[in-house]
Amino acid sequence: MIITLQTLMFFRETLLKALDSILRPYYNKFALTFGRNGDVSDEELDEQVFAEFDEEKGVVFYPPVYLQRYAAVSDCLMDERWSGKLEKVVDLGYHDMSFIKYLKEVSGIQCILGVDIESIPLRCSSDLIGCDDYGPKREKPLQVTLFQGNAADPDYRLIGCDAVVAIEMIEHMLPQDLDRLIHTVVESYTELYSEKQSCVTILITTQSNQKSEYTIDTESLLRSTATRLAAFEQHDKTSQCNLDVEAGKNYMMFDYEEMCYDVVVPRRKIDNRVYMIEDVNSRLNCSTLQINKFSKTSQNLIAKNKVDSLVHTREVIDEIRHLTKMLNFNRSGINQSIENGVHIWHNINWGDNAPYWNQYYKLVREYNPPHEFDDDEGSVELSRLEIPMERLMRWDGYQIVDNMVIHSRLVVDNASTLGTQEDDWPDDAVSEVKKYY
Ligand SMILES: C[S@@+](CC[C@H](N)C(=O)[O-])C[C@H]1O[C@@H](n2cnc3c(N)ncnc32)[C@H](O)[C@@H]1O
Ligand SMILES: [Mg+2]
Repeated sequence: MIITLQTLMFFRETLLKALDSILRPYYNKFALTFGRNGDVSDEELDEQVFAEFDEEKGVVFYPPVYLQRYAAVSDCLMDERWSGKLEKVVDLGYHDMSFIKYLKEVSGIQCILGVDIESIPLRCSSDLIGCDDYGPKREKPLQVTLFQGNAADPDYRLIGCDAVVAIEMIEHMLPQDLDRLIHTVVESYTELYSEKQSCVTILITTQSNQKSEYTIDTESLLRSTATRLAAFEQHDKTSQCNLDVEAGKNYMMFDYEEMCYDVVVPRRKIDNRVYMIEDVNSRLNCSTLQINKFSKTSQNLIAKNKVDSLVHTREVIDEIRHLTKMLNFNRSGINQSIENGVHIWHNINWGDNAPYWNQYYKLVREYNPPHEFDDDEGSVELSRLEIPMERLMRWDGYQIVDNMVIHSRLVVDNASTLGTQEDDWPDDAVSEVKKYY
């Protein structure tokens, strides 16, 4: 039984790796295809990005929609103008770390900070972290820190990051949280007004759910475009920023890079392609699954008929639009501002007039994936994975004797002391023997 469990545990890691290796080429191909030049022809794209109708499954997307979304976001982060310069990156609503897995591969990143309000995904992600031990080593050290908290609360540990990513999170937030989120991200985390803003990127994706019936209307989907808060002029902090709000766009990309238009414009079709698919997908599922997509708070409100899911999404998007406008027109003293008598920085722990930033998030996990200078026993080439048998056996409570893999219940029960006792097993501790080859 224990052998089966442990074998399963081991193979679960292997399985995750295998899955990753299946998906990664997709992802890499996608990221490369959507390269920086934007010169990919429509035909080429059509070959690689398409949807099929399956009698049983309905519309099936290739590559999977979430990978397309990740690729679009990663590609922005890998833009050559700030490639290698983004060192501290935040992933808001990181869920099960599925995007962080890819984020780790973006060159130059030294610090990844994840924030999620839910605790269940945090537990899953803690499991995922272990996979790194057997992966290729990084050239440079990386620190991954996972927090639990409401991304709307401004925690000082996230101040001064170079990029903020929030994939499919904002539609799960209530408008009042979203209000604070935008302030937190723009005013605090990305230090918009600091010298560093030249490479600050904020990437927010969401879906629009504007229509409830299923029709593929490419034209109108292409017309539906993102709300994008455009560039601040980097050195002239008093000048009016360019605000480019395009009504109806479901993909929001906030990009503070000076003269960022050309980042976004050539990508528009690609972005729309990505989000068009998401849009169709979500419309398909709208009636049945929509409610499940919202956070618990929203779900409760929806259950009590206080919030309609579609109206809620629209409100969220309107709110973002309004806030981005406000941020630009009222850039001074915004932190202390009181709108309609409500204190913006009201916080459950601090009450009204809460400090602008503080330690709001609970630290869940800190983690450093192995890198080249680690004094570690395993060695890895990109195309090959090497785990010393001796190490593997020690970790899993197995031992090799004369080409036999031996497992002992006693050793498993004392797993924490294996490192020192493995050579001193009494003979009768060897309760089970397995020959694998
Ligand atoms: C649909 S998942 C997105 C997962 C991930 N970003 C991705 O695209 O793969 C939304 C996540 O946002 C989180 N979330 C919702 N509201 C949040 C908030 N106010 N602060 C932080 N995380 C939040 C949820 O717990 C959930 O894990
Ligand atoms: Mg969603």
